[in-house]
This record gives sequence, structure tokens and C-alpha cells, in this order.
Amino acid sequence: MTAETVLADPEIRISGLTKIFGEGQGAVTAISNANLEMRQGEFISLLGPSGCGKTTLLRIIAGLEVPTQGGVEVRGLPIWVGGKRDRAATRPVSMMFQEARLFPWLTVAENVALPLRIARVGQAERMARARDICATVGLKGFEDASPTALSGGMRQRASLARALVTDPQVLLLDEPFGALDAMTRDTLNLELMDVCARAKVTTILVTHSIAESAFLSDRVVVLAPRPARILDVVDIPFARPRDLNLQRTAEFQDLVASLRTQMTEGAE
Ligand SMILES: Nc1ncnc2c1ncn2[C@@H]1O[C@H](COP(=O)(O)OP(=O)(O)OP(=O)(O)O)[C@@H](O)[C@H]1O
Repeated sequence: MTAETVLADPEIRISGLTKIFGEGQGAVTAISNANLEMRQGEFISLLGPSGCGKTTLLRIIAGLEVPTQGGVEVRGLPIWVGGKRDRAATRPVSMMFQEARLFPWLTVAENVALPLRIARVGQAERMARARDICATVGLKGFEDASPTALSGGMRQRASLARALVTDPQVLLLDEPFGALDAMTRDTLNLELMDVCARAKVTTILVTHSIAESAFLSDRVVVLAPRPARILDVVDIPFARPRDLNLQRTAEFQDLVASLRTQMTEGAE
């Protein structure tokens, strides 16, 4: 367990967080006493083997899953109060999933505008904002298309646009490009870094890829398998902006090797 309790005014504070699913003999501890703080605008990856509680941690921060013990604060507000979600605390938080989850009967721009429609933003304003953000993520010219006409990479762009359309302060990404081919994934990761830096959004990415976590992040949180816990929080020293050539350098490959060793040792 790594305790990181040094920031005076963290954007996100996770303290003593434990999540147990079920009861008795069938109980599964998905997260055990996790502690972590994040600065505003920081990019963190959660890296760990399948089933080590990464998605559960994101879902608790998003207000979709109630913790068993401990809590999460976003900008000083607890997400969960007495087992109930505080909507004011989750308002600045947006989540993107591995599957795009777009509605086929709506256009791309209408899908992107959905969170604004739910927030009762008027039609003209929400469509204007949706079109703007479509342009930011490389969907210019596809706003009026059906999502069924898009490639997998384009659908994930639309999904990212929908996550960003509310101007979130915290962006949660659950393996957003995990199902895409390597080249598309590289392109989208570069664009993601750029978009996150420009929006100054605090980002948590769940990934299985060690190289992806090292390339994108300011810090990598290495998680151990069950009982799920934080093994280490590793600072990534590479300057920004970063390009794909970074991945060919000896420094990058050494860092990836050392993260891999940590993960392997943690699994033993
Ligand atoms: N709703 C649930 N009910 C019971 N057990 C659950 C539930 N959600 C998750 N779990 C269990 O909690 C553990 C952590 O699951 P979680 O999905 O958070 O892991 P993960 O690290 O995101 O896995 P993956 O990388 O495969 O997506 C797993 O053992 C899983 O089976």
C-alpha cells in the first residue's frame, strides 16, 4: 500500500479506499486500502493485471459504485456521503469506456451532445458545442453521419468527444483504445495527450499496456492482483510534448522494463 498524502489542495484524494463485493465465503476484495492524491491537470495511469480492481476504482470515482470503506474527494467534495452519491461532487467528472456505446439512431453530433441534453442545455447551444468538440477530436465532416458508418477508431473519437463536451475537470478512461489496432491506437494516444493537455483536464487511464502507461502519464500507479492494492506510484520523467520516437529510446525501454519487473514481482 502506498500512501500519497502530501498535496495541500489535491484535485482528487483517494483515502483508505476498500471495496468488497459480496459477503462471507464468496466475498471478493476488489480494492484494499488504496491511498492516492492527484494534482490538477495530472495524467495518471492505473496499470495492473486483469481483475486487480482498476475498473472498480474508476467506477467509484465516477460515482457508479459505492465504496465499502474509505472515500474519494474531487476538488474537496466527497463523492460518497453515507453510501449516497453527491451529484455536486461528480459533476466535474466524465468517463469514457472501452466500447463507444453510441446510439445508432442518433447522428454523431447528437450522440456527442447527449450529456448536454441530459443537463438541459438548449438545442442550439448543445449542438454548437458538440460540433466544436467533434472538430477538436478529428471528426470534422462526420458530425451528421450515423455512428454505424464510422470505423472503430472514429467511434472512439466520438466517445471521447462525448466525454469532453461538458468541459470536465476530471476525465476517467477505461481502456479507451484497447480494442483498436496498434497504429490507430498510437495515433489516438498522441491526440489524447494533446487534447488533455489543452483542456488541462486531470486524467486517469486504465490500461494493461506498460508502454502506453509510460508514454502517456505523469505517474503510473502499479496495482497488484488480489488482494488488490497499490504496489508503487512511479514518476515518469520524460518532458512534454512527447512523440512516438520517445518509445525507441533506451531510457523509455529501461523504464518499461522496470515497470514490468515491478508488475511481475507484485504478482508473485
Ligand atoms: N459487480 C460485481 N460483483 C462482484 N464482483 C465484482 C463486480 N465487479 C467487479 N467484481 C470483481 O472485482 C474484481 C476487480 O474487478 P475489476 O473489473 O475492477 O478489475 P480490472 O482490474 O478492471 O479487470 P480488467 O483489467 O480485466 O478489466 C474482479 O475479481 C471482479 O470479478
